[in-house]
Amino acid sequence: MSGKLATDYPSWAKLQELYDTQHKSLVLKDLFAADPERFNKLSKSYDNASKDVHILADLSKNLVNDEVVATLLQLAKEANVEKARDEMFAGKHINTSEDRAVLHVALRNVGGEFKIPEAGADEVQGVLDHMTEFSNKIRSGEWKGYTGKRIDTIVNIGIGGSDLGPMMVTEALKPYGSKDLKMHFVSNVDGTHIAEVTSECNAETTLFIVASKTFTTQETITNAESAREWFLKSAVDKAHIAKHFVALSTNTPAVTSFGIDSANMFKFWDWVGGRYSLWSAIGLSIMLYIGPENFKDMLLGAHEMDKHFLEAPLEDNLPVLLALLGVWYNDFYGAQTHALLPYDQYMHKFADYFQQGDMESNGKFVSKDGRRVSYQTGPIIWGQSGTNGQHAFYQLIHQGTKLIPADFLAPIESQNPIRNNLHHEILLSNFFAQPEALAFGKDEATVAQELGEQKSNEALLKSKVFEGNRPTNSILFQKLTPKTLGSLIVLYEHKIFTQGCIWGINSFDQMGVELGKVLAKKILGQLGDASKVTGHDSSTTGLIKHFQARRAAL
Ligand SMILES: O=P(O)(O)OC[C@H]1O[C@@H](O)[C@H](O)[C@@H](O)[C@@H]1O
Repeated sequence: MSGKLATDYPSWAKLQELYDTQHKSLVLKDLFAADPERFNKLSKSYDNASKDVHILADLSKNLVNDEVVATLLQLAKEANVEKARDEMFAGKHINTSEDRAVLHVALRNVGGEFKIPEAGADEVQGVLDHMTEFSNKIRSGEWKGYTGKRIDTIVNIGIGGSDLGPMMVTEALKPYGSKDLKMHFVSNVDGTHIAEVTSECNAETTLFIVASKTFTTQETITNAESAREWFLKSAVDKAHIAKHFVALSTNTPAVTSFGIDSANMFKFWDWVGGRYSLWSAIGLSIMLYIGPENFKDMLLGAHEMDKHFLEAPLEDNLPVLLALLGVWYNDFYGAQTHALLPYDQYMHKFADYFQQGDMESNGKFVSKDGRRVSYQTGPIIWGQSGTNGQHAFYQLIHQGTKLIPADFLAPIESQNPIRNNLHHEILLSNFFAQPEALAFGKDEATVAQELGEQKSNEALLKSKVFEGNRPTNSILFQKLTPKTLGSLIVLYEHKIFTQGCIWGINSFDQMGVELGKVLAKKILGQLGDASKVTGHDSSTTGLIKHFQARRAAL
């Protein structure tokens, strides 16, 4: 990494100048009118070698011209994105604050194609084999619970990266999931979460997966202890825990002291960041659900997108292009957020997943070498599946005062082509219509014509105008298969990497989550006794004491 700030690059100043002098003329209607080849020039296809993953990313509805695109690409060059990328793949300790390599790419290094020297990289296949063997036993019914019955319910207990990835993927790949397994995900320390889930479970047939990289996360350990207590109410004998609890972690001593047999621990390594860990043992719930073959396909799809990121020239490199367009809006147009809008019901957790993926990676105000940056870094990521969002928040995207760049994603083939694809055609009509409406809008003259007599009602007339010129990416993929999902996730992972590199920040630590945890621990020690409540501001003290008084009065 260069140790530079984004503002150190000559192209950064050039982009500012381009924004200042040209943004008023970057009008999609005019840009399309001036160049009939715009779609062909600015849409990029991705096909894997075996031709079973196809993605078309149409980037033409962005507020860019040739000069802006060229300058953005120049920025990627000046920021040494390619060098930084190669260093990540080579296992250099690019997570500088924690002195760690960043090697989620090693987890999907199918066929051992990349040579990665980091300790543990040679153990990846062994853990995958362990996961495969275990998954086969559960899925075939060979693994029995303490009363001899087969497992029919999986409860993954984890939070953050140990929850969001497995949950998002098991939802996304439901068509490939086992009909014999019911999947649950418990994350929140609110007792309601574990209580509601266990109320639907039978101790004799439930497997708990305790997923925690550190095995010290308060929420996960508390939920796991409660699950164990719930389980022992039925099973009584602690020896039965071995058949019903497994752990996914880097911390063997903590796993064994919890009472889980080390043979039932699936290991990973400190070079796997939590929000990049679904490819590791953290993906056990995914493998149990979709089976080892489909899991392998997902890894393969991921690996193929890794290769694209490594090998494609910058101007055709999808993660790089998405990243650069994001920087253009985030840093020059002042856009605060970025919406992810999948038109595929199975992807309804995709935006939630990338809230952590992106915001925990790039929500940083300090550069890698400790300087306060003077520009915006990570955007706020949000969104939900179409068409639901259209009936909720699209009003603001179309006519609000904020610029909201958005990615629209949709499959060409539906997994459920019911009624001769009627639903899918309606869905895709919306997928095509929304970016069109956002880009080209509806002007006052058209509205006036439509209103006829009523056009003299000025307020009504104005309220029906769509200014347009709202930028979008449209990403069409063939079908949401395990391979395609793997590729799509990696597309966004490397987008985040590229942006972090340009902004000069460390995308792989998460210091910002620590302070709240420390304060909560201190407060937990004071909650039981009003006389112990010290060391806070008057607001926090007042709130705690109010809670204590009301609780005491119960
Ligand atoms: O897997 P663990 O160690 O329990 O951590 C869970 C989550 O803990 C959070 O505190 C971190 O911010 C996340 O990055 C992490 O994914």
